[in-house]
This record gives sequence, C-alpha cells and structure tokens, in this order.
Amino acid sequence: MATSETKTNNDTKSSHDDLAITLDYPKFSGLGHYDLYQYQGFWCFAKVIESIKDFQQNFKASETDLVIASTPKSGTIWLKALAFAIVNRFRYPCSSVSKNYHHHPLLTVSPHDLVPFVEFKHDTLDNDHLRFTKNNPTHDSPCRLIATHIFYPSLPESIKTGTTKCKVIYLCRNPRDIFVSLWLFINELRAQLPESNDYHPSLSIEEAFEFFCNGVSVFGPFWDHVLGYWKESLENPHKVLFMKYEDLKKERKTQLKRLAEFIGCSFTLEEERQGVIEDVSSLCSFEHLKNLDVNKNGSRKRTVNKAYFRKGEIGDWENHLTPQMVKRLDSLMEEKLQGSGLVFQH
Ligand SMILES: Nc1ncnc2c1ncn2[C@@H]1O[C@H](COP(=O)(O)OS(=O)(=O)O)[C@@H](OP(=O)(O)O)[C@H]1O
Repeated sequence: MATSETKTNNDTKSSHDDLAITLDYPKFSGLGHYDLYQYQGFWCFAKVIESIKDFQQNFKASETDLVIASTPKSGTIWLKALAFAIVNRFRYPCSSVSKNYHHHPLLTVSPHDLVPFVEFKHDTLDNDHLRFTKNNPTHDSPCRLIATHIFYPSLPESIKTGTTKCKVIYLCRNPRDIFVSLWLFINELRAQLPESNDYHPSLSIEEAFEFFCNGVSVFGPFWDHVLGYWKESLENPHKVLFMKYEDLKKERKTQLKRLAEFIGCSFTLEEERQGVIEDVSSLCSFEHLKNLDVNKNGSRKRTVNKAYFRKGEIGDWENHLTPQMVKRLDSLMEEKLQGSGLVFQH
C-alpha cells in the first residue's frame, strides 16, 4: 500500500478515536478496524454520529427532495446511479448513440459522489461533494438527491412529517447476500489498514456471522432497519417506496418504471418506444459501471471504488454460508419479521 494511503488511514483512524473518547454510547470493538457505537438504536462509526446529528438538526427538506435510503450492501450504489440517470435524463441522455452521451456524469464520477451519503461527509475526497445535491431543481432535473443508511425514525422531521412532498426510496436485499457482501467488504476495508500488533488480517465468517445474528452490524440490526422502512411504506406508500435488489435484478424494466413513476417523472410511451428504459438500465448495469475507469481505479478516503462492485449477483451466499448458518439466519429472520408481511427471496 502507498505511504500516502497509509497515512490517510492512520489519520482517519486517530480522528475517529479522538472523537470516540467523548462519546457516551454503547460501544462494540469486535470489527477490529473502527469501533461501532449504538446511536438511536443502530450501530455506526463515531464520525458518522456527528454527521447524522448535523443532518437531523439542520436539514430542511424541500418539495422535490428525493432520499435514497438503504441497508448497507443492498445495492445502494446501483440505486443511486439509476435514480440519478432517471431524474437527469433530459439533461444527460442515457443512450450511448446520443451525441451528449459522453458528458454523462455517471461515466466519470462515482455514484457515491453524485448522490452522497449525508453521514459520510468526512469520507469524501471532494470538499465540494454536495455540488450536485445543492443544485436547485430545474425542469431538466426535477429532484435533489441525497442518500443515507440511517434508520427511518432517525430521519430529520422535515423529511418524515413535514408538509413537503419529499420522497424516500428504500432498497433492501435478502439477508444471506447482505451478510456475505458486508463481511467481505469489512475485510476489504481491514486489508487497507496498516498492520499492527492488534490487527487481524481478516474477520472470520464465523465471527462476523455471530455479530450479525446478534444485531451488531454496520447500521444494524438488519431486521430493525428493513422493518422501519417497510412499515412506513405500508402506511404511507406515497412517501416511501420499498424496493428489493432481487426484483431489480429479475424485473428490471418493471422496477425502473415503478421507480420513475414514484419519483414523479414516468417514462412516456414515446420514451418506452425509443428504448430509454433499456438505455438507463444499460448505463447503470453492473458490468458497465464496474468497468468504468472511475469505478475501477478511483478511490475515496477510506475505500477504493472497486470495492463497491464485487459480484453483483443474487445467491453468492451459497459459496460462503454453511447449511447451519442458513438455517440459523432463516429462523432468525422468520422470528424478527413475523407478522410484518415482509419476505425475502434467495
Ligand atoms: N449495477 C449493479 N447491479 C447489481 N449489483 C450491483 C451494482 N453495483 C453494485 N452492486 C452490488 O451491490 C453491492 C454493494 O452494495 P451497496 O452499494 O449498498 O454498498 S454500500 O452500502 O454503499 O457500501 C455489492 O454486492 P456484492 O457483489 O454481493 O458484494 C455490489 O457488487
């Protein structure tokens, strides 16, 4: 690893530690790289709490805001790309034969920078990372897009209960694949840290699984995360759209139409005829995004962009989980989601 990267990681870690000293929240150190703190019912990093408080206290939702919410590793980066492509399609055409196609921001900027997480402000390399979200909506781009992993009840009041028509799109994924993706991602982050006496090269799947099942995961417990948004989507379907990674994979066109309609910029019949939905889908496909230079070779402060594009498949859990793990996770989910009507496909 390059010295400058090591220094950045050290700096980031020590600033997390400094802040951590002042925190009065339940703490979990088992992940081995950064401690997790339990804030308003979910587990997250110290620095994130600072940003969340800022978001909760100072964010004022406007009519046209669109909040992309998700549980980590559910394909957030994909939904960010899709939502960005859909709301900006008149300004930035998605068809590769259009003469303006090469100016499309998704070709050169990570979706995580185009639609930033409000809680990861400290992790961006770009001081002006909110430049796209700051854009006032125009007739070309009807929405301001922001993203978050925080629990539904912790969203700012102006998003949840304000008189604004601000909308929330939630993405989740089956817990078996979420767990595997998260475990491998944590190990990817750990691999980028410098070695030290108390540093373990990787977190074993058994350890990580135990933590996950006990509810200790980044922005977990997983089941509380999904249930918060699920219940709100049932009570307030015009406010919260609940989407699943598996549906997006299997019924791409139907789900993109559903997404655009919810946002308030449905595809017209003429657009459908011209293949605009397919264009959006191809622009944001796993293979296409993964192979763009920015997503292959670019990086953020703590993470290389390629870590967000691993396999992009349904069912990779089969390569990692034992039958006993599957059984335990399934019965845990059955117990936690009982009576909610929420089910996952694997
Ligand atoms: N375009 C596209 N299509 C399908 N799947 C995709 C796409 N882009 C990313 N991915 C897969 O999504 C997983 C990363 O999830 P997140 O973006 O939610 O990660 S994060 O929470 O922002 O860290 C991660 O899943 P796994 O491959 O299973 O680890 C990515 O590979």
